[in-house]
Amino acid sequence: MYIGSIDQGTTSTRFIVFDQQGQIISVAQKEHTQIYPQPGWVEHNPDEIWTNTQEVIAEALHKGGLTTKDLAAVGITNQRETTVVWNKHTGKPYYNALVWQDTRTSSLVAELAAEGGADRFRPKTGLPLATYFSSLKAKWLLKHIATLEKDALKGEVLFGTMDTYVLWQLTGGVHGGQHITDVTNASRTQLMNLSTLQWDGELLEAFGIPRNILPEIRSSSEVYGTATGVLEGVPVAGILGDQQAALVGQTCFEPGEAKNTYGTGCFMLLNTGTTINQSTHGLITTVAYQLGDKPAHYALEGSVAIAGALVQWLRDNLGIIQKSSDIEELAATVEDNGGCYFVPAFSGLYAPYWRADARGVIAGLTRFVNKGHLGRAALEATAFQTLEVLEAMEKDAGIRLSELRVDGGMTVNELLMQFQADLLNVPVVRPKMIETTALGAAYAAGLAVGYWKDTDDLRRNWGIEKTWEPVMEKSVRNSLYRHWRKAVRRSFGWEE
Ligand SMILES: Nc1ncnc2c1ncn2[C@@H]1O[C@H](COP(=O)(O)OP(=O)(O)O)[C@@H](O)[C@H]1O
Ligand SMILES: O=P(O)(O)OC[C@H](O)CO
Repeated sequence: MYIGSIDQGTTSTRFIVFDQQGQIISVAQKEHTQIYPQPGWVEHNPDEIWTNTQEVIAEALHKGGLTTKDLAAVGITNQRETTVVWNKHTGKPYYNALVWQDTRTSSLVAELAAEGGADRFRPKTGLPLATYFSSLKAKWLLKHIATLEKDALKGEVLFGTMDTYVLWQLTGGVHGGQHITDVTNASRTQLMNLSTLQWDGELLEAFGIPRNILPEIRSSSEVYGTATGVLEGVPVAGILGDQQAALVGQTCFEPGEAKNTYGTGCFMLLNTGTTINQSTHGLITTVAYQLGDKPAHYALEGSVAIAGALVQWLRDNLGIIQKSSDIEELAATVEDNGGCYFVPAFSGLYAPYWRADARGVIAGLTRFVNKGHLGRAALEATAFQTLEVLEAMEKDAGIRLSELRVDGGMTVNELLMQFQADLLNVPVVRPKMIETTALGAAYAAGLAVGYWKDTDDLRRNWGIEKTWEPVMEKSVRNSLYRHWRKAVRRSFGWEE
């Protein structure tokens, strides 16, 4: 028997089948359309995502010569915060999903911050006011979509992050689909109280969200229901937001263990155990996981909005590379960044700045700079942002990381990994399995049905594939970082 994992990411949706050693048996993946109706707006079509989800499941099963009978359980992991509202009776979304990177709620952020400060909801939620989280996306939808508020009053509307939407569809949709989310995804809505792990009346009132549209909050590892359709009869037994799933997939179960995932964005999470550690250095506090009836673990998180997305931008918007992997060859045509720094504040800047008014900047341009330098600056941007997050994390948690565990699509890039080790001045460690996000959700599902016994069982599956040691001279590192910070300051205050 195996465990299936649905990974509904920002760029694509994958279905991966794992065995007991955490090895991949079969995989299928499909990208979905990124919809940009206006500057700063980012949407996904929920119908397209659900169609892709069914297709990748069918394809992976077919490729692996498997049937649903070979799966002991299935887990779901997902891009977090992305918000969809749909009609309970027709199953139709009222509007496209508002993606986490979408900045259309920036005026709502400013309004609420003017009333009580940007950190007014931090004590309860661990989150600053920002366009990033689901609360304001739901508020925007309720205000702008005709009939939504009226239908909500009639009890016809369901709200969900992508885990909830996929689970509802998978467990029958209009024919009795389960309306459930897990504690990790709920902690990104800014509507859940981190201590009680329940929706919070005061928060719902502040954001104007009717309670009856919200899903039930459950642990990350338990049987939520039985799948229908392409996964007919398989128990759905794990849900984790994708960054939390990567933490679990990397088996960071002890307080003080951390991982950094380089995907569309880049997200570092540090397990802080059962303690809610409020950041004073620009990080956020989030639920790491809750395994069945065990107490929830929390994490400090450094969220970076644009990492691999900048590589996609060079590919799709500038056309200077054909595919994402070409960036390494392009960056290797030059020895260094040639004085060029690229601050990809496309959605403002997240951690540690939380500046909704920032916009992208390319600094240090001279006639010397060519497309190789630009490619290099784009890669380096991810490493600089990671350094800023790591510094904040070490200050908040009062620790020094002795190495950084990494995963995600960008970690195949050797040039980036070496530069990252150089800049952090700590070794960067890539495990054998870099599909840790899907693996984490499989672990959550497998634990719930007894496929794996406990977290020690999972730890045995983790192993190092490669380590990059820092070799850069301190003076070079300091100069690079100084220039990066100068470039960051130039991105501030662009949006009025
Ligand atoms: N060789 C590479 N070098 C740098 N970035 C890459 C490379 N290959 C893929 N990427 C980037 O990695 C991201 C995809 O990683 P993935 O972990 O699949 O992301 P997600 O889970 O967010 O969909 C894309 O943004 C892509 O541009
Ligand atoms: O799709 P990813 O892997 O970039 O992850 C997106 C995050 O969950 C957003 O918070």
